[in-house]
Amino acid sequence: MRLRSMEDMLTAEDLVVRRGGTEVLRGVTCALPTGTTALIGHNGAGKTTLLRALLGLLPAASGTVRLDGEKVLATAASRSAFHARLGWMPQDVEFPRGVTVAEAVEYACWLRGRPRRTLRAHRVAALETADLTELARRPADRLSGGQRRRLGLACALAGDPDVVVLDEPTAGLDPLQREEIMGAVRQASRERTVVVSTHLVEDVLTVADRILVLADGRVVADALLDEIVASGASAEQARAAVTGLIAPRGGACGQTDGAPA
Ligand SMILES: Nc1ncnc2c1ncn2[C@@H]1O[C@H](COP(=O)(O)OP(=O)(O)OP(=O)(O)O)[C@@H](O)[C@H]1O
Repeated sequence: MRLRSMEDMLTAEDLVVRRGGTEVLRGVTCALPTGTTALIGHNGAGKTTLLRALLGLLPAASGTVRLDGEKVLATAASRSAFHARLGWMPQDVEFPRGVTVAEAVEYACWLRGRPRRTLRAHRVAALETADLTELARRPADRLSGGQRRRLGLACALAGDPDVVVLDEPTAGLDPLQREEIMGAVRQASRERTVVVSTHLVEDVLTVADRILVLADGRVVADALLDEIVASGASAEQARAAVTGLIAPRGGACGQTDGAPA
């Protein structure tokens, strides 16, 4: 395991993003250190927008994104160097027809600029973390929904990126598959910055070191899980404490166990 300093972190300062003429991120400032940050909030709060803006996939009207204190989206060179340190799993994970699991992972790794001679070793490590070794030769378009998400995770982790961003990695999965994905996320986050957006309070309680809560495009809470859930709290009290952070909008907030939070 690499030893990394707590100063390694992704930060956003006063990030403003407009979509369809509306300001959907309204000056988001946050710091995402080594470990796992769970990004939660009601439907439409701006979670996906924040993740995509952090990665430079959506343009910000204003604000700055830094990794280890360096601006990462300012120039094509800094953006490309940032993307080599970044693993990303979007909400909808799709793979081209005919591409095998092993090929998809090696390709993700190659896109990250890893030397060709290292691709095999990176692939083996990522498939093992995502528990996909047995399926390495299977075409990705013949995977189940849960297996496809595990492959999305393997691609995000391939090549050992410093920052891993996962947009609802457990959406639509049954409890066993969720536990498998979250186990892999937990394992991966010991040595890097992981940001996971989720609707599931159970996911938050399983993997989060920190919780970042968005509501209507603003950060409304940013704290360590230990500061939110008292030590010795029962599972029910822990769920209630996390659920209480999410403003009840859209009728789908704060549920548990497979239902949207
Ligand atoms: N392409 C788009 N054009 C215009 N507005 C958009 C677009 N995509 C998203 N929005 C709006 O931006 C806001 C934030 O959306 P976003 O997808 O970031 O929310 P979210 O918190 O990820 O939601 P969910 O939990 O439902 O996935 C919402 O009000 C949404 O309607």
